Amino acid sequence: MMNFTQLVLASHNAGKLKELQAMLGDSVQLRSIGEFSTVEPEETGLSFVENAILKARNAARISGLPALADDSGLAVDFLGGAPGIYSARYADGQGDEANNAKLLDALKDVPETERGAQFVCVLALVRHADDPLPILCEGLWQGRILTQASGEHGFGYDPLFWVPERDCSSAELSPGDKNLISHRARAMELLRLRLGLK
Ligand SMILES: O=P(O)(O)OP(=O)(O)OP(=O)(O)OC[C@H]1O[C@@H](n2cnc3c(O)ncnc32)[C@H](O)[C@@H]1O
Ligand SMILES: [Mg+2]
Repeated sequence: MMNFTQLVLASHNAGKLKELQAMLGDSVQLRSIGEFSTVEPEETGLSFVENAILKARNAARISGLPALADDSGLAVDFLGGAPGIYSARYADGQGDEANNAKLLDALKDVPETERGAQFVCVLALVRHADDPLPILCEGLWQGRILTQASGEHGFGYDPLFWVPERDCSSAELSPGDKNLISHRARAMELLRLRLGLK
């Protein structure tokens, strides 16, 4: 078992920080990499795993603290898994709203039965920048892409992601409810087990 009271979160995404800190509770203090640097590393990996490790190593190097990274995204069946690892940059870096508009357009006229999608989350934890044995945990969340945005909570593609078990979009879930069932919650559950956290 490893003991961490402080971790740096290798993410510039405020939505992730909020969700992950809420899931971890008081046992671990997550510090944002934004406290140490405003420069975002280039995500050059070809997989969620590679990008998560790359971000974690970079944050550990900059902060001198053990680092947790989250690489996540939305894989849409009809698009062969796109935008996938490119989810944040789907509309060439123009942000969440542009990403959502581009996705709706790509699925224009696609019937409900072919609009299946998964949110994917990989968490990587490194004890230090050159850690030869990163801890990796993944979580998937199955849903469908709606034909229009709905809901105000969350971030990213949440307004377009229909959650079958709750019959609403993931942006219509309260933050607490999303944190019980999301891809990130599933990955975090595995990480807690690995770390021996209650
Ligand atoms: O790399 P960092 O700094 O952590 O922040 P980022 O936003 O660039 O994060 P990613 O590279 O992992 O890209 C993930 C994208 O996938 C989407 N995404 C991931 N998890 C999501 C969630 O829980 N709800 C909605 N969209 C999500 C969202 O658009 C994110 O920007
Ligand atoms: Mg990113």
